[in-house]
Amino acid sequence: MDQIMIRGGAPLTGEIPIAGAKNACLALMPATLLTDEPLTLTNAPRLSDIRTMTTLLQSLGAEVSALHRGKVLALSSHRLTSHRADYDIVRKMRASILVLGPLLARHGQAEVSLPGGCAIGARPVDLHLQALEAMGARLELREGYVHAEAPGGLKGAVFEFPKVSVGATENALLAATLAKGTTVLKNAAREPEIVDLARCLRAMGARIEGEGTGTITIEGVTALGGATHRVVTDRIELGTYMLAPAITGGDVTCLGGRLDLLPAFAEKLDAAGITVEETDRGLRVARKNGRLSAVDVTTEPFPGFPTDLQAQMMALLCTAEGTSRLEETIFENRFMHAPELVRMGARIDVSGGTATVTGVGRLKGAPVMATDLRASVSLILAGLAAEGETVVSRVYHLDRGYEKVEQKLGACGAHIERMSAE
Ligand SMILES: CC(=O)N[C@H]1[C@@H](OP(=O)(O)OP(=O)(O)OC[C@H]2O[C@@H](n3ccc(=O)[nH]c3=O)[C@H](O)[C@@H]2O)O[C@H](CO)[C@@H](O)[C@@H]1O
Ligand SMILES: C=C(OP(=O)(O)O)C(=O)O
Repeated sequence: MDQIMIRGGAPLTGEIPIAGAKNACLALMPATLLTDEPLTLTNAPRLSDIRTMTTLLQSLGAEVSALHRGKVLALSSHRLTSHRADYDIVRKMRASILVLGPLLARHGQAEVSLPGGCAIGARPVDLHLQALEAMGARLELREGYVHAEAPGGLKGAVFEFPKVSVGATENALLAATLAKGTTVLKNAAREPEIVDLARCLRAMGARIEGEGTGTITIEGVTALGGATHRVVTDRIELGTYMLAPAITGGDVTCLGGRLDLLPAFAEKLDAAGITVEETDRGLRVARKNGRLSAVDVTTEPFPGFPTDLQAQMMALLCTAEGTSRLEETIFENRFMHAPELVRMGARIDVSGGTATVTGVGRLKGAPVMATDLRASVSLILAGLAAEGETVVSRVYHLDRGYEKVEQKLGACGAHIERMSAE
């Protein structure tokens, strides 16, 4: 297994290009299942999760080609051969459940393995299933699979999510485009990835209003066509790289970054002593002066502080002056990075969903282990600021969501190297 070695201490200066969003692309790719015509996604990120979704769609008979070194995905589902998403693929990536809605909507049947839990908590899919049931799907759980049918097609419905869910909103939105009649999704997720999906579906001929608000209205159509769509900027990759100059004391412009993608995060950076300037090229980030200040953070659905940036923010606050409280409200077990940061000299107490971080002057390099995607990149950020050498193992987690980390950080002066296992 590959490891990443970092020699910390260098302030990062330069420019980092931000890729298309993994989490948008993973919801856009299953949209191919809704049409016979070609769907082309540009600005796709080159990540192992995208390859997993490619494999899943191909297992259903879809054609998926990665062009321009993977930055463009050409998808076509004119000849599907299966409606079964196998456990062997679904267990690798929870977003696989997003094929359920489109398969049901267009083909009237689907068998999709239940994803199961993961390192950050239980993560059920009950809300995905409830929304599809409200649209008339008949569902049965057997042998670890959701067996779903809608022989006469799905029907528009009014459904209020009891809890905000990004994935369940996406599944319901995809399905509702081809349902008969009008669907109203209340308490829908408002994340930029939902807005991006709605825009792409609209370009394919779907009739959707209200994306980006808590109520999305979808007027079902009988067929969707092809489209070419550019994947929105990855706000989590953006936030992660904004923390690189913040934690090392440098000055970096994140190319393609926009403040509206990260409103709450940018506010917290400001309170911590970091300036974020929006330019026509992206977001320029630097420290205001001297040491960082402690801030309290609570994760929330968009437009609140994203849970996917909580681990990285914790790495930053490890060296801030004073005591910060980080409250995780989205996932039940998302502090696995804390004991690893403690190995680097951080002072962190975790109690239930709250982590209390008392800033120390400087972190110290250590061998640490990545436990999940965002935890792994938080350890890289900590390593950039730490004195001495940090070796992060299990970086396959990192490769799910960050392309070319070593090159992007290395180009700004980081001493970072991948050590490939032979
Ligand atoms: C591929 C992708 O886009 N992943 C993102 C997506 O995950 P994902 O779509 O899985 O996250 P959700 O928004 O669905 O989860 C929010 C909360 O709702 C719960 N829940 C969700 C569905 C359900 O049927 N029942 C239920 O109880 C979850 O366990 C969690 O506590 O949004 C999360 C929250 O912003 C991000 O951290 C993930 O990076
Ligand atoms: C948690 C994440 O992804 P997933 O929902 O695929 O586990 C993430 O992108 O941080």
